[in-house]
Amino acid sequence: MTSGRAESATILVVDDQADVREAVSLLLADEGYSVLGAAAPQGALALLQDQPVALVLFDMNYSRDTTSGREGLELLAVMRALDKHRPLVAMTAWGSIDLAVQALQQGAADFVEKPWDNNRLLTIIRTQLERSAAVERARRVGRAAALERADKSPGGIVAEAESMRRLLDMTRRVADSDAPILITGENGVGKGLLAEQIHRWSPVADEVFITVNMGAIPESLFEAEMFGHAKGAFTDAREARAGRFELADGGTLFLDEVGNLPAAQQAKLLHVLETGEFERIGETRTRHARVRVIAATNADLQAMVEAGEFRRDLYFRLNTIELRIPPLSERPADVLPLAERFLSIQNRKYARSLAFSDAALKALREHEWPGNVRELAHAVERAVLLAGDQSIQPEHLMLVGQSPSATGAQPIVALEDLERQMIERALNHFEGDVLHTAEALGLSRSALYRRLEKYGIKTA
Ligand SMILES: Nc1ncnc2c1ncn2[C@@H]1O[C@H](COP(=O)(O)OP(=O)(O)OP(=O)(O)O)[C@@H](O)[C@H]1O
Repeated sequence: MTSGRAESATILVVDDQADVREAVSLLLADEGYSVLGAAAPQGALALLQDQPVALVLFDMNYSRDTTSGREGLELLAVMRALDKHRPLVAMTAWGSIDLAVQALQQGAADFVEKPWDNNRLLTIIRTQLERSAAVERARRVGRAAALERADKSPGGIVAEAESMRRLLDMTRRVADSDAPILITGENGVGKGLLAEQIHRWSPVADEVFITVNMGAIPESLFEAEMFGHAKGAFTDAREARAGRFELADGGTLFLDEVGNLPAAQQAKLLHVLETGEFERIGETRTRHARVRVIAATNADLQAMVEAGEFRRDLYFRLNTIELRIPPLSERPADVLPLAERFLSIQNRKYARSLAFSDAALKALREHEWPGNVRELAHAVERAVLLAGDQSIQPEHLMLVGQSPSATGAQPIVALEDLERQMIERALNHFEGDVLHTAEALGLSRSALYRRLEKYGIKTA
């Protein structure tokens, strides 16, 4: 079984004909779904208000003397108002394709014609449940991340430097349009954070924010990942799956590391950005998605275009608006406010109340930050773990290339000792929980185990 197939999902079947309700209920119950039935829109709406219904299959006509579908469309509108993310599948009389199109235009997820084909009906239901589960997962992740961020950084993005303030002003203005935005800047300057901020300031802030790391998708999986696939489209395709493009429908699609996209994929991406149209692998039906696109790169795309490595037309498509985040070394006014922000986050996380010593503040100011804000965030977290109960000293920050003067009068400690101490402290803090310790130290579990062995540290 795959995650999309919620075996016990509850499906509501709304049809005035008892034999239709019965036949569909039997079919769905056989597949392991829980089924509820309603003979009329009023009954359906009452059920929707007190049952956890995952999908609704509803007829378009309830008064037998009419084929207008008016009642079905009204029911559709109310169900959408109750929950715009729940998949609603219309049932239409055979040949009334206009009505089906109207239902789709007004928000139905799909339709089946009566008399229905059992396999087609089951495929539609499975696909829709899978899609809504994936969207719900993405929304949950987005919500959790937003909550975590709101908790961690009450003021959002730190922007004390004049250049960052101007950038945020500009961002707020352009977030309102649906023009594609390209964010450029070195690794760790905050491109991902800015992309999320654009989404939050955009008219689609309540919709999904889907990220695709273009550098992380193997070339052979690009299309499946982006556009989805039908069941059986290739060996591992045991279930139909929606791609990222489809999942982002109505919301924002964030294409991270877009400069890493190989040429063949650039052409496919351009096509879908231009038309909004795509096909899942193994399907002939063309699907449509409306997405707001934000791309990011640390590469010099213009130079890549000149060198023939990046398509000029795709570049122009992506960079209607370009936002460049300056490296941290160009905005020294941000360093200490960022450090204080990260310190208050880590103090809360590890239940400490540490402060930077004057020498540590000096070291922070003097460091060049080649790894930008991410390097700063990691340095502060490490320092909190290393500092014990004293205030934070320069050597706790473990800044690579730190000038000797910045370490003040503190004795120089061998890196290995620092590493061992840090691991011991983190293990203590997490009461021997290796997974949490590894996460906090930014190590994989196996990398942590290797170090435990190296230093002869025993876990409980
Ligand atoms: N101005 C800022 N205020 C607060 N936190 C920031 C700021 N800029 C970056 N950060 C934090 O620094 C870390 C790195 O930022 P982010 O991942 O957005 O960088 P990036 O440019 O997308 O990196 P990469 O190019 O490596 O993907 C994140 O934890 C982010 O929350």
